[in-house]
Amino acid sequence: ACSEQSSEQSPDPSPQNSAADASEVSTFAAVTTQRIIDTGASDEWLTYGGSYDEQRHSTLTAVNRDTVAELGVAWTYDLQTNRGVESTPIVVDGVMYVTSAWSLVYALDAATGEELWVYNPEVDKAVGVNACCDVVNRGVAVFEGQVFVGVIDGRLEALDAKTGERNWSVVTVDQSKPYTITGAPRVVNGKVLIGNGGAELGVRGYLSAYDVNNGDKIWRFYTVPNPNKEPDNEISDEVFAKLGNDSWGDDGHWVTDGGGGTVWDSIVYDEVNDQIVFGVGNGSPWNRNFRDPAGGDNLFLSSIVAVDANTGRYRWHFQTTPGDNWDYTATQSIILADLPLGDEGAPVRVAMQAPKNGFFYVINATNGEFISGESFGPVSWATGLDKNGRPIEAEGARYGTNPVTLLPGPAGAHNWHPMAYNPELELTYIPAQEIPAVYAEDPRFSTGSTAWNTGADFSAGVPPVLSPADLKAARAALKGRLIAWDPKTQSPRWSVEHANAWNGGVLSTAGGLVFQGRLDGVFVAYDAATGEALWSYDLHSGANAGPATYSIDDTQYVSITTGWGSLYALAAGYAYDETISSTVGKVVTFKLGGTQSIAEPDLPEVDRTTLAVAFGNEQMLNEGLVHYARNCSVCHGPFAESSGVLPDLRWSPITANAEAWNSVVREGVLAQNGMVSFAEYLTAEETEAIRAYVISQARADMALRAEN
Ligand SMILES: O=C(O)c1cc(C(=O)O)c2c(n1)C(=O)C(=O)c1cc(C(=O)O)[nH]c1-2
Ligand SMILES: [Ca+2]
Repeated sequence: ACSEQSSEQSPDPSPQNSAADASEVSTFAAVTTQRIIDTGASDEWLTYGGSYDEQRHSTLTAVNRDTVAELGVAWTYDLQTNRGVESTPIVVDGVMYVTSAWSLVYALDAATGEELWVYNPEVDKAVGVNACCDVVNRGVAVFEGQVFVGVIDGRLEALDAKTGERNWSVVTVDQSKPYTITGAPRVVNGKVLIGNGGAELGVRGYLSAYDVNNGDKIWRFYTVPNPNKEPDNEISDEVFAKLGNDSWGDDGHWVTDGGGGTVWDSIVYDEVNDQIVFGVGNGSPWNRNFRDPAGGDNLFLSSIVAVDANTGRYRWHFQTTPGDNWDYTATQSIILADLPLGDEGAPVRVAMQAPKNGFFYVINATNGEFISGESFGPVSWATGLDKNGRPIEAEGARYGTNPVTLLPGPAGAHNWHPMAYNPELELTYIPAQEIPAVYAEDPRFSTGSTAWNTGADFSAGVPPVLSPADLKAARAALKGRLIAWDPKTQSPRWSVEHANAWNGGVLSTAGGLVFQGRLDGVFVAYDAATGEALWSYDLHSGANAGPATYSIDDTQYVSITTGWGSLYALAAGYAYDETISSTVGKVVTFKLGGTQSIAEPDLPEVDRTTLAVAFGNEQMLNEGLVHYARNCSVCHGPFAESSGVLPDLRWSPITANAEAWNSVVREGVLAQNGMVSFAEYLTAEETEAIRAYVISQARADMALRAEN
């Protein structure tokens, strides 16, 4: 689906590349490793984190503390999807490359928003059921005339940057397993780096490097041992033989379910040490008792790992959560910086991360040594870190069948929303949050017993019918904060409290500003030194993505992609007071004096009534709750409360009709929407019990509203 563009309409090819030879792959969007290093985050935004260090700190100053009040909309562009959007715009030679849900790629004129081409990888939407946290995509990489995208079904594809035509496509995963790709590829010296996701369902994680020219695999680093502890004939073999295999027992569900350790977000190139530093995800299943009864540390789950950029050979690792039990991924943003921590303030090159587990880590990037760590928010699973940075686990945190409420929960004290670092102020900006969760061992766990395969019981502590007080308490516990964190002293300099959790990624600029979108869709610019809010604008949609900034013809632009979706909108529908209908994703770009506006989304009112009569005795409702929690809640929301990304089952006419319900749930008639058959996991009786539970939730909600 490429729009036709004559070469005259192509904006600003860089001066050394005339439009005449733009047909040559290597001269249009001629990004190289050296160009990314030299450019940093300045007039362009060449790589996911702005620069290879991924500081998301732009040197542009036209938009600054004094001028930011003049910021207005320059242009908006409608994406072709209405699910979550998490893409950081990449801007090269005046062209912006963004992605939307279902891994669509768009090339736009970065000054005007004019569409140059759109690429749709034509994903079979049934794969949507494998996506733990919505069919999102965080963006592309651009290198030597090509645009690289990781597709939700596990493909890695190279597109011609000028035309959007596909040059090559490789399948990077075993598509018979529930792998997905949501993360942005990075490119270093002719190699595209890409990982994958799927650790909630059961896969074995790895990071791979592919040749930009033809998609040939160059190296692969597994993050979890081979199930038989045999060589994979990959570069990770040597480190598993030395230290990885010993950290796992010989039995347990990791052997059949892959063990997890997915590399689904952060991949950073450290040009000083010529190494790739990447973040590794949670264990699969989550619950270590099931995953590995031997009870070891399970390398490299929840670790930051550094490998040689050329060969993928292991250099060092730092494990944030040994023996992960809670979905405490260490895939969150990794930022490289020089901090004055050496003798007499000599600079030390460090890697910084605020992973899900709630501690902020400063690690020596040269050798992986722990420098310091401190909690950046309330943490109840551990009482602190020892001198090596190993967490001191709180008693009872390794939950049994008795439910225990912990902070952070699986959504993390910080999730994928990119953090930023201002090297002048030496401050890190963390999109932090508090989303407590009840953990309990799942008494019915067995491999393949559920699409999600965590070994944790999501129905634990949930009442079969939710009372208004329960709901109020659940909502009140949700908090968000933007924290300006001093990594030298491991303490906050300032922080701003948000009304809800799951706020957006951060952009820092030399104009003394920090930009962040909030869950309620308001995009705010803060004074980087004090946290004072200086400007805000309602984007009328989800504002989760990392913003970018760039300059064309002396005009500075600030751009953010918006859309309704991602993990929180799916798995925490109860966090929203009102049901919001899904909105079409957008790119919204601002400049000083911009006079455009964002069209009010014309959202249809959701009719919150059900005609279905409640049925089922207490036992049936309980059964319904258990199966709902195991199979449905991660996409349709706990307590059957939807935020509107997917249909709210309580008000769906399908729910009111037993036959229609069964045909969707067990026969898969809506597989093309991502709602595949669950016949493998649910009997007809269990399916009907879930329906009884959903209708009872609908009736309870109607009764509550009738009272008020
Ligand atoms: O373990 C994994 O493989 C995996 C993958 C992903 C993903 O690829 O989006 C997420 C998570 N885990 C996860 O734990 C999580 O909280 C999460 C949030 C999001 C999102 O895009 O909103 N993705 C993911
Ligand atoms: Ca996960």
